[in-house]
Amino acid sequence: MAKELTVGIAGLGAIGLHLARQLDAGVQGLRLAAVSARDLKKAQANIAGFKAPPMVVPNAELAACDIVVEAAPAAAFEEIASAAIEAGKIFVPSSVGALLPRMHLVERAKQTGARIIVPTGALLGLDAVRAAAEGAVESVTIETRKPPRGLEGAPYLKQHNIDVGAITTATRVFKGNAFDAAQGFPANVNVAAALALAGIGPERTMVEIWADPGVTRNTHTIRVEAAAARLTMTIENVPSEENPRTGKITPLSIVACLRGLTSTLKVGS
Ligand SMILES: NC(=O)C1=CN([C@@H]2O[C@H](COP(=O)(O)OP(=O)(O)OC[C@H]3O[C@@H](n4cnc5c(N)ncnc54)[C@H](O)[C@@H]3O)[C@@H](O)[C@H]2O)C=CC1
Ligand SMILES: O=C([O-])CC(=O)C(=O)O
Repeated sequence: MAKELTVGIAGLGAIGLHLARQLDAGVQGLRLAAVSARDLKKAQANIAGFKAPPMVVPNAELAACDIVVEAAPAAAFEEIASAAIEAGKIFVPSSVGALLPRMHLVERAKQTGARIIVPTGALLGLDAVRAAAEGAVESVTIETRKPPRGLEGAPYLKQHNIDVGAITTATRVFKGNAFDAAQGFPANVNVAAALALAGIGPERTMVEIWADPGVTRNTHTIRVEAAAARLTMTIENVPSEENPRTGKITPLSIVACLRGLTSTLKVGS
């Protein structure tokens, strides 16, 4: 029988707390061993009712676990990622946009034996994108539409004096590549970063971001034109109560990703 893997989660917000609860409820082959948080007291309260409460530790100490899931704000990414990668562990990022300007971490992982496994997260179809990218790909685009409040606080909006609160009709607030999208919207378009890593990279992956009062869901449409196939796929994510920027499917996608690390039967590439 495969060995049980221990899991550490950094951040207990919309993603981390849901993931922690699911792991505590039981996922075969995985055991939630540790969590970290900004507010340690709140974290203790959050896990108090767990069947098997994990340890609450500083970010760097999560690296004692076999798998470290980062579910914290992008600003904490480097600290969490570096510790896990230096320790040669499996690192599962949520703040994928923060990985794009830190590809040296991937090089470092090659030396330490760590693995970086990017979950599909709030997106869909990365299996097909990866397959297409084994052959020739002409273009990859993503169009993201969110209710305006799902974009609030993005540095790009501040820099360009865009007040999404005042938007009353669907408005394109960004057009550019995935690298720039991730810098300008670090808490809003991690999906674009994941798509870029699955396909043709952050410079060639093109992104449009719309503030759309007409949608209630975070809606992502990806289009791929490749030698082997043409793909058009849309996902409409229900925003989570805790953080409207984050689709409810995200922690579920991470559970599915973690299950794939230990399960005998794994579906999808
Ligand atoms: N890959 C994907 O498809 C998606 C990625 N995300 C990204 O995942 C990350 C987490 O998202 P949410 O759970 O919605 O955020 P959230 O804001 O609901 O939760 C983040 C948690 O981290 C805690 N935290 C703050 N500073 C910390 C620190 N220094 N160390 C440890 N914990 C700290 C906060 O107190 C909070 O509980 C964000 O960067 C978000 O942009 C969100 C949705 C989809
Ligand atoms: O990509 C992100 O950061 C979050 C997102 O759009 C979603 O959850 O639908």
